[in-house]
Amino acid sequence: MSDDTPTPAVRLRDVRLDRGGRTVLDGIDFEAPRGGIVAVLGPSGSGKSTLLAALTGELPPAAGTVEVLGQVVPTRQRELLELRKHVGVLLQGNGLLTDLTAAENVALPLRTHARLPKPVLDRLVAMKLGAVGLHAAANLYPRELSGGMARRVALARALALDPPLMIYDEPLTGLDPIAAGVIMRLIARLNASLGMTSIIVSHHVHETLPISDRAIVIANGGIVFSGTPAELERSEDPLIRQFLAGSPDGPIRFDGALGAEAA
Ligand SMILES: Nc1ncnc2c1ncn2[C@@H]1O[C@H](COP(=O)(O)OP(=O)(O)OP(=O)(O)O)[C@@H](O)[C@H]1O
Repeated sequence: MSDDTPTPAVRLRDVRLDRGGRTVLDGIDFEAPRGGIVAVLGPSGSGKSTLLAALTGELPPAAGTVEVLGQVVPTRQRELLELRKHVGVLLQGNGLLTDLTAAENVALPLRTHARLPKPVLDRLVAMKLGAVGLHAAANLYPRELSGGMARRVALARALALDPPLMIYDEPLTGLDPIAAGVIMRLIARLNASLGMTSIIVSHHVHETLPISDRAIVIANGGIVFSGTPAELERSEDPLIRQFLAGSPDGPIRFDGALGAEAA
């Protein structure tokens, strides 16, 4: 590889991930090139959150290597915390602290990781809230925000340390279609304007694909598709067709909680 070829933001090589003594994913090879948006799609229980846990270092791989921002994800807590400063994560459910205002929530990572004079901190927080269009909501508490606004505050907080990599875990859960559209456009705009790489874990296929450069589909313990959104839409693989149609019948086994009850 020549020196001017940037390492991918994320690279998994022949990764196996186990949970609760069971292999959830195996033989995972995956790269997220820098600057792009990658959709990680798959039916419920397929292992999307498990893959995400490997990227954040919460779940070390049982086999293979997981690299994030050119570095093997460390297992030692100190090194892991250092890497996590560079990875913004928007969690399902936002994770906002209810007794803090929007601005105080956004300030949290800055207070934890950087010692900044108050005027600088205030200015950075205002910039982050401005980036998600919520400058005017700085002094509101989470209970005073709509679902879409709360998600945007959580996004501003995830962006606080200017991470080169953003991971979104089901960013549309619980949002109405209008708020969902706002969030997706925001993710695309932020990715382009801040020059980040974004990984969006979602089962909202039709909302996620339009802003994605690449997509992978996880099912039956592995990656069953990797390519562009256009290639995904054109795929004639019965498994992909079943997934895109959201049909319970077909080659995708629902062997998680659903399968156990249905059997
Ligand atoms: N902590 C855990 N211990 C044991 N098994 C787990 C654990 N977490 C997840 N699993 C199992 O791993 C499999 C994949 O779960 P995972 O949450 O990664 O799927 P998912 O694709 O994110 O699903 P969803 O879209 O419903 O969030 C499931 O069968 C689940 O029961």
